Amino acid sequence: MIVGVPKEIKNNESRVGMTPAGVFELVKNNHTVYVQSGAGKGSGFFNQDYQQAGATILDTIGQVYAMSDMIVKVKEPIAEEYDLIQKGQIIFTYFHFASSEALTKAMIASKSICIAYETVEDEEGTLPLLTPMSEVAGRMAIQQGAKYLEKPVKGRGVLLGGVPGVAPGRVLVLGAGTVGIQAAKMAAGLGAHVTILDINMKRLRYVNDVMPSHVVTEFSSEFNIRKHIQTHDLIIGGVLLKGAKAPNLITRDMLKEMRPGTVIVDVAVDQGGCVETTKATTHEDPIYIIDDVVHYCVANMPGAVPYTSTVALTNVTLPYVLKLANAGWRSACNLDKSLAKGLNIVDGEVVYEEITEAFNWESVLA
Ligand SMILES: NC(=O)C1=CN([C@@H]2O[C@H](COP(=O)(O)OP(=O)(O)OC[C@H]3O[C@@H](n4cnc5c(N)ncnc54)[C@H](O)[C@@H]3O)[C@@H](O)[C@H]2O)C=CC1
Ligand SMILES: CC(=O)C(=O)O
Ligand SMILES: [Mg+2]
Repeated sequence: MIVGVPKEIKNNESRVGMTPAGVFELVKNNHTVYVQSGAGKGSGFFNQDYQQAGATILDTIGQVYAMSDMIVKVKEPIAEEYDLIQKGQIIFTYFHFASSEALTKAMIASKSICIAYETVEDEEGTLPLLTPMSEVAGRMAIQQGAKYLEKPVKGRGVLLGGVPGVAPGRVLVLGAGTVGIQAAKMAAGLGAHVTILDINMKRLRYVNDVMPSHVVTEFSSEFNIRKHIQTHDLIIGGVLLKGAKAPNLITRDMLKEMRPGTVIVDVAVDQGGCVETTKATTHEDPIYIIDDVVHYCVANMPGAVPYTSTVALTNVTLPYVLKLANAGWRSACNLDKSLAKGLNIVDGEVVYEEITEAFNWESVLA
């Protein structure tokens, strides 16, 4: 198979879909790999590294799309890429369709095979291709939150760890999944008081077992959320309903109940966000303020730490890339049920129900 790796063109996205180590494995399996010139530079991988691993470097993104059977990337295609995608071409990347009707319609029109990293699901129900980036984003959420709590950027002026004689800051984490647990761990490490909410008691039991006593678990309910937003300095949105639009756990009216300078880091923005006032931002312009509440809603947080993120991502995607290249998408998905869960749009048809539900479209699924 011919596999193409374009350069990411989303704002400040410096990750790349494949490392030279990935190229080496594909070439060893008799595949051809085209890498766009400079695609890996932001992650510390240069054209020469890819060439030594066996790739051919192409000058333009147009050439990579035109010459490849499968495109392996990181973020969803953005508008400039829509027309480059070909009928029958496999696009293996994060899509987060439920948060963008425009992207969904464009991929339907392209008649390509869209396999979404974020819905590949193993037998235990976990999401192996989302997990490493959620680990990165969960940890980063506290770094970013701590920064935006500073007064010069309109935060409350609270130091998360406190100092002797002054109580530490308070962090409210919505969702005790991968993002939530990593965020809680980082915040606890800084000495902050942490409250973490989930509707899944198994997750709360686990957190309760492994976290120190200044991380407190509570069941997620509107009542508890309304209570806690009044007394917490930093709120992390880390909920997920697989493939679906995130639930709005914090509604617009609730912002008035928060203290001025409270910071919300809505990591769940890529699935539409769990805060009614969330709208996606970029690393270039990451925050906005509504009712004195600072909103940080960057949809590609791991893109800011590409040295860590590219390797973490490609560690988990490569086995699936190899399966797709070796067997073709139909056989690979027949043989591997986890990979089959990644199929979102196939030849113009949405095959993942939560996407049609997100837009109130009539389901095309049997
Ligand atoms: N902005 C960014 O750059 C990034 C965003 N993400 C996003 O972060 C979100 C979370 O991802 P993961 O932690 O991997 O998901 P996960 O599936 O590991 O955890 C989600 C948790 O939310 C809980 N949940 C569901 N409904 C809830 C409710 N009403 N109240 C409280 N908890 C609830 C679930 O029980 C689960 O424990 C996803 O939307 C993911 O795409 C992940 C990486 C990067
Ligand atoms: C998961 C995701 O959207 C990201 O890593 O950017
Ligand atoms: Mg994202």
